[in-house]
Amino acid sequence: MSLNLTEISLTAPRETRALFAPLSLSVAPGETVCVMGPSGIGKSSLIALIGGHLPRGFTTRGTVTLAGTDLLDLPAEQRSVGVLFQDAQLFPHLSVGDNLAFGLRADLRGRKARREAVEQALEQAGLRGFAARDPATLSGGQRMRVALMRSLLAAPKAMLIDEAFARLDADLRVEMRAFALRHIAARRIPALMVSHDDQDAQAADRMIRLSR
Ligand SMILES: Nc1ncnc2c1ncn2[C@@H]1O[C@H](COP(=O)(O)OP(=O)(O)OP(=O)(O)O)[C@@H](O)[C@H]1O
Repeated sequence: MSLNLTEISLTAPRETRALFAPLSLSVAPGETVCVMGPSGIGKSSLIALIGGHLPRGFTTRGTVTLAGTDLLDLPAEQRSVGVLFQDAQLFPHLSVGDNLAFGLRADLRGRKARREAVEQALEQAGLRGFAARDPATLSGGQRMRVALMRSLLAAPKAMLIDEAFARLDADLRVEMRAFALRHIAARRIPALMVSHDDQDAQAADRMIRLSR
């Protein structure tokens, strides 16, 4: 299940020139490719295009396929793409367990199976016993681990990470990046990770740089 970008070109609203030179890229199952490039080149816009949340007014060329399906024609919720942003956004009115349950893939039926999947995710996040906790009582790293596990519980076919680790302090950053890359590789899904950080690029399997 590869993620394939073919001749992708993006033009911002009211602009005439494309943000970056046409991009073709194939990301293999379990592979994480770090996407770098100067500020404003269009890294977040590329992630938004693939995730299905590109703002109105952008012009797009090229194709994106995931496991053979053409993504750009599908609404975001049908793309099976998980996204991790900088602000690990958990629903503040739901407990940690309910946040995770919200992510569960729709075809997992039965209360017991769903509860077990949530328990397993908590265990994998190193947060056993945290199900009833209010997200506001978690540390930043704990929140991010829950957010990543919530994305993964939906059984995404690809993962997109947009500067998710940028604001973390150095130790936590190393830990969170390793945690995310390990889970992506274990699930054999392709991932794109936008970053300005050379260490992120080194930790990834490969790096590409967007340019004009
Ligand atoms: N909603 C929007 N409406 C109009 N222009 C936008 C919008 N979002 C982004 N842009 C423009 O698109 C261009 C690319 O922005 P984008 O955020 O993708 O760059 P980036 O490479 O991720 O930058 P950075 O590294 O600073 O986060 C910028 O010129 C930006 O002003």
